[in-house]
Amino acid sequence: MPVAKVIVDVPTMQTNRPYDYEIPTALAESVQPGMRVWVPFGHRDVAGMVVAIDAAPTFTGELKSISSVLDPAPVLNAELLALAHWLADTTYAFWISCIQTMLPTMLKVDTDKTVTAATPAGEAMLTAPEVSLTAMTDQTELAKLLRGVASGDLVVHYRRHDRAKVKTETHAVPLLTPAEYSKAAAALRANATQQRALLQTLSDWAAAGQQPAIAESQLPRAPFTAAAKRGWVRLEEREVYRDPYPELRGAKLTTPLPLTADQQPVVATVTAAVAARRAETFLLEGVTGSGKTEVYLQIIAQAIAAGRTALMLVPEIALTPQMVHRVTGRFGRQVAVLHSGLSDGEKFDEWRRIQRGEAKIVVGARSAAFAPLTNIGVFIIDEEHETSYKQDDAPRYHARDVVLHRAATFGAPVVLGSATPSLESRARAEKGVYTLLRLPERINQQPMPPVTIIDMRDAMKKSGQEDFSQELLTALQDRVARHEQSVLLLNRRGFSSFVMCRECGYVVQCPNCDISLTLHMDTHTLRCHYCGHEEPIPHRCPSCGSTKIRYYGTGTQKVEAKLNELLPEARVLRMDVDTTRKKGGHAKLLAKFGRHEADILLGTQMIAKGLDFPDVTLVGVINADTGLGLPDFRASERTFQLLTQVSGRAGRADKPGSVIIQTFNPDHYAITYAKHHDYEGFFRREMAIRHLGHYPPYYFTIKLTVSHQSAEQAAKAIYSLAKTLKAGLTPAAIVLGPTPGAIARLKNRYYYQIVVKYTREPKLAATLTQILDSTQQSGRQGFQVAIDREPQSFV
Ligand SMILES: Nc1ncnc2c1ncn2[C@@H]1O[C@H](COP(=O)(O)OP(=O)(O)OP(=O)(O)O)[C@@H](O)[C@H]1O
Ligand SMILES: [Zn+2]
Ligand SMILES: [Zn+2]
Repeated sequence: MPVAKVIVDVPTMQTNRPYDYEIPTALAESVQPGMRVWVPFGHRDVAGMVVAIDAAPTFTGELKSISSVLDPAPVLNAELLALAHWLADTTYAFWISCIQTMLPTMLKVDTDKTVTAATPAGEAMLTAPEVSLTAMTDQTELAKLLRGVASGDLVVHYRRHDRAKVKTETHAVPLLTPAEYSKAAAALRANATQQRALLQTLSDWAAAGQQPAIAESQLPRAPFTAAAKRGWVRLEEREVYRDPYPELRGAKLTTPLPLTADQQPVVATVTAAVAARRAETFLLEGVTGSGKTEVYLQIIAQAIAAGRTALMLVPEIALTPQMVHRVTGRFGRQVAVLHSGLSDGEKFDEWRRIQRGEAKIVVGARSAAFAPLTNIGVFIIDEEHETSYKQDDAPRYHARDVVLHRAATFGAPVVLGSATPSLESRARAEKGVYTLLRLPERINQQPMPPVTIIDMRDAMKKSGQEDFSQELLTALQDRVARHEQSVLLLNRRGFSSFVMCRECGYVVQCPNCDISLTLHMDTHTLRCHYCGHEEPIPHRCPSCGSTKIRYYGTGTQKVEAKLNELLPEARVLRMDVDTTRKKGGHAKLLAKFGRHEADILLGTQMIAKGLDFPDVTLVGVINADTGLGLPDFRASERTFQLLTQVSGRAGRADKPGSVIIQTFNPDHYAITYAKHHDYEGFFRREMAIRHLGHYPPYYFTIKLTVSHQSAEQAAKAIYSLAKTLKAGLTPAAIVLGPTPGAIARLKNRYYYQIVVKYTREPKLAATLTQILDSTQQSGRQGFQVAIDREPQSFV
């Protein structure tokens, strides 16, 4: 007797495996792996995913039977089912959580809990025969109902609630011939003008073989309903897709540009790997403005021409509308776009267009790595160094790893592109694991824009201004006068989270870890998140003795106001979380800037990458340092990347550009290498530092976090966990901590963490699984354990 192996939607460690279910005879033909089902589990019904059909059960007890099937066809194919399993194993996440991450939100099944009366006392408690517990917002009312359940006067029911909603339109299908329509019209009463008009329309449609949507016919719906009753027309509900970019419909497609001598071999090399079905990973290191995007587009075009599909990831795409437009502008409706800015309905429809093979190219943010494309010929990850490719919550996956895994399955090359590759990727290229391809020059032989570093320690004294040096102000004024545009970056990374001396640029560091200490305002202390070292906030700078040591930061609004005061003639566009909250707000601001309706685009990190505006000739960085002070070994890398990316916005077309960077640390290597646009130099210097500090890419890292409502319980648990962990590791592994989490208390839970640095640990995976298993037992006592491989943030 064949059985279905089902992963149930109960995310706990004990249930993190397939359960055997009998397939009812009536459903024997229809149940397939990759379908969502509704199954009895414990005392209720839950949703689940069929991961396999086996010939016989492994479970020896009495089998329960599948209650119903939720999908007419599998929503996950074999490749994606296997991917979910792999993902669960490598991220230490629940299988069901991985499956859900891969599906659009609309395919999530909710359970509605309702109650009905079991006794007359129960009846008295209810306002209707069946009352929803799930939808109950009134806390006292809910408490009353729960008491009724406890006393046995009310019974709980679990009902499924599938969110998947397909949008439809009503189409009119003419059923008669034009001759028959004239006959029907002749038989009408003389005053039936509306019906006569409708018959004429139907007759025209019949003659032209059209079955249009009623909504598009501009006619009222009522006469159609009447006509359908008389057998003149059939009304048919047809599925339509919600189109997230209607404005792109019908636009003329762009044509490929003739490739430059640098671009041509890059396209040829990758295309050869596509043709050979070779899962080779290429690192495309191309300076800003070197034409990487055109390279991607032409590689994709060749993969499509060869009958295959293409998957392209971009960082938080909602933030890079220019990129979406460049891809959809070249390939039109063959492209499906997936990102967090779309509504659930739009996402669902784009996902279905991919699944049905109607969209052959996918552009999307992180989770698009799971797009249900088949026959993928090439994978592209743009700005591969971006941290948004790593998911912070379970499953804690990196989109790059997912892509590399899928590429191996499909036998397809991967292109990782960036002007500032992550150290990890660049180091792999060094070792020959990845193939390095380079675009060392800008298009049209434009030079990289010259960068001037302004030492704010002096500038502040001179101008008495903390945000603007005289040089930057003059340069801005100059652009306004010349009708050229400027981009101004206000670095918000690490905003106010560390202490810096405004006299000498000194940042308080941990005596043990060479990492800046983090400011904790609740306890008025500075703390090291690696080793736990703690000290009071200094009143005097330990380096120069100045009293101007304080936490550091500045807000976009404040800078905007200052700018309006100092340069009243300049039109300023502010771009930050506040001004881009509305859907499409980001794209609108950029379009405005593109139309020259502003002289200065002032913004946070979101303006640093991807923008390609020909009239931008000045880039200013107000505060280069904030990110440098962060207690993170990647602080220098991130700062270098940000400065290089933002500098790259200047002088991309025929007008030469220049860059002004204000800093309190003019001699810091992250700043000096950025000044010289010297990625390779930075890479070598930073690698040496990582080597000394035993940090990635020389070491792997993993972070374990324990939380509990009681600080004492959480602390106890982390120490016992540390013991288990150390027992499973070789002496070569470096265990940092336990230490309190960066935000030691969050939503009334206390967090403690351990970071492990290691190179080769054969027993690590087994030890971690054991830790997860054992904490699951204590799960009832309110513990939560999170395992994060290669965390992007240590705070
Ligand atoms: N072969 C080509 N011929 C002419 N112009 C080109 C060519 N390739 C690219 N360009 C143009 O050069 C400009 C810069 O290219 P693109 O934006 O692709 O660079 P990029 O390397 O992706 O830059 P960044 O990393 O800074 O985003 C664009 O305006 C693009 O249209
Ligand atoms: Zn420390
Ligand atoms: Zn000082």
